[in-house]
Amino acid sequence: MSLAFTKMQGLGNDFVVLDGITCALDMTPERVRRMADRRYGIGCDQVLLAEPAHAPEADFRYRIWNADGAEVEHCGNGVRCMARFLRDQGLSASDRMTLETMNGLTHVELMTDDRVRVDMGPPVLTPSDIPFLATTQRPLYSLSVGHQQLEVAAVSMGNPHLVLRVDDADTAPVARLGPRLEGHPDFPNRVNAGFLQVLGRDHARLRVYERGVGETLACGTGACAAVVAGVLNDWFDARVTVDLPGGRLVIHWAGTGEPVWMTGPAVPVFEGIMAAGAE
Ligand SMILES: N[C@@H](CCC[C@H](N)C(=O)O)C(=O)O
Repeated sequence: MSLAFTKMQGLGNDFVVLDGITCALDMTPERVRRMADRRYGIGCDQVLLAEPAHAPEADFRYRIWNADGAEVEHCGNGVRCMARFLRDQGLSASDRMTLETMNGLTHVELMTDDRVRVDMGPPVLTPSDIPFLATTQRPLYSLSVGHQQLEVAAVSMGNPHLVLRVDDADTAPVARLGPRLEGHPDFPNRVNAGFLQVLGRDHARLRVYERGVGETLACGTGACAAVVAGVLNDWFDARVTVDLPGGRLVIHWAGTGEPVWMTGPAVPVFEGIMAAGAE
């Protein structure tokens, strides 16, 4: 059976977006890997699927798979693209939606340009809930990686992140350390690893080695986690412009108990049909 899809991107973090509302779709890890493959498939960092909501407060359910085929909890750039997809496809007539992810509700507002503003909810900092193997919660933890001791922050935005402050994002050892951090045994569910350069109290640069993908051009939950880490460590004020290789996000976090706000673009690229047999 052939399969209609929309290719979208948020700051170059790219997605195959599927409508599982008008037609139920059965996703398997193998199917996701085929779609995500940049030579044999469509190519993307994540596959996103819209489904009918389970929770009465939600308008839609939104599911996410990394390119390696694993289903994950959240995707910041993806949630903006999903909201735009739902409106562009006529599945929602509203500029405001509540989307249900694997472990919570996300409130989204489509703005008058390509941008989308998202209430990402409060960050999770309790180590066991990230999950991260530390006994007490701290703004920075010492992590052994080979012969190195790294000072990292650990934050969940629904999905697990660590944040390592670096002097220069351009020369940060993302390719060398990224895979070792992603699979670090102190993060039992693996982790997304952010390399954060602080430019000032309201400005940062960030590169992210994403769990299940590798380095991407941008990571929305990674930018939220980096700003949370920076506020907790008094590197940042509440509102921070985060420059990622693929472009800019504005993140706002007023502190403990408050939600993290993320504003950035969501852009459709093309629509297509995956041929029968290929999907
Ligand atoms: N690109 C995303 C994050 C996608 C999921 C992540 N790789 C994970 O495994 O948690 C974003 O924009 O947040």
